[in-house]
Amino acid sequence: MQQLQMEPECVWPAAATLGEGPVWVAREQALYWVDIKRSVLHRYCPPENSKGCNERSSWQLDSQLSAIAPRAGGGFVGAIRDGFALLFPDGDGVGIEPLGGPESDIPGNRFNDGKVDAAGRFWAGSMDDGEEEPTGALYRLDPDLSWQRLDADYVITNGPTFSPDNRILYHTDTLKRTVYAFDLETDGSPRNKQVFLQLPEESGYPDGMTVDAEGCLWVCHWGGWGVTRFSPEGEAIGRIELPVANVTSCTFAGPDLDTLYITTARKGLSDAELADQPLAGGLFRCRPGVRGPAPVLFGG
Ligand SMILES: O=C1O[C@H](CO)[C@H](O)[C@H]1O
Repeated sequence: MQQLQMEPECVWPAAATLGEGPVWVAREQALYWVDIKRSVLHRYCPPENSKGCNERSSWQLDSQLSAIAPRAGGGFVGAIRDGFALLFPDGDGVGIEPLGGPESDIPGNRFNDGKVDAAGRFWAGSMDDGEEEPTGALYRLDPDLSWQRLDADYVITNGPTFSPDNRILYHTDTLKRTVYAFDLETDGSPRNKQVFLQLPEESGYPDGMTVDAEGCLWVCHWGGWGVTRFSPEGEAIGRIELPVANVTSCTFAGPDLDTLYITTARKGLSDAELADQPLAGGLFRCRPGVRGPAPVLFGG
């Protein structure tokens, strides 16, 4: 398997408890990401930013936020603890308008990762926050702000992500170490759920993921110290090693979409492990020699 990068650069040693949800917002030339457990929204403007914005900004939120996506017309949609929400600038802060709490009837649950597909629909999964019970589900929020529950029986949902032609939906149950692939119908119906990857115990747990413009899947490994690139046929063909164990999510970003940004976490590490991993919870980036597909706005 090809080693893709000597070592990614840590561009923000943020010491996030649970760094997640990186998303490139082209209209701002900025990368947003979250610290789920601290309810913080981060914004990173890379040095090559053409907009001259501040390099790093953070907002402490009133709600637990696990994923966001820029919305056509401005603002964001997001996954907060028990459902979907609209987010919008509110003075110097962030306003949050809940849209519906499909998980509010499952007290131990929270939402986790989420992404927009090429049709402008926002998909997000819920999970048992105690990481034991299969009470998690996969939801889709449509541009008319209606949502549907489309798959269930997950312990820890992760991803989702989509093939560049939007015909395959990939979605993960981290605790089962399983990445599923669905045929995605043009109406947004996932069909024909198959096991795409079943990862071995020694590779840690599959966490967040993204695809590149060649249709390869980039899977972050919780407890696995890196990111693995898989071919559309499911063959491991590349690897990026990181100096931290808990690698949570990634996305292609930057003016040319050729930079892979990677989030990580301090959660679950002992004091001794944290001492050995001073950059745990940091935001990393590298250029693995391939681009990501053009990001799509919610409702776009
Ligand atoms: O949000 C998350 O929580 C678990 C880790 O505790 C999961 O792997 C990660 O995506």
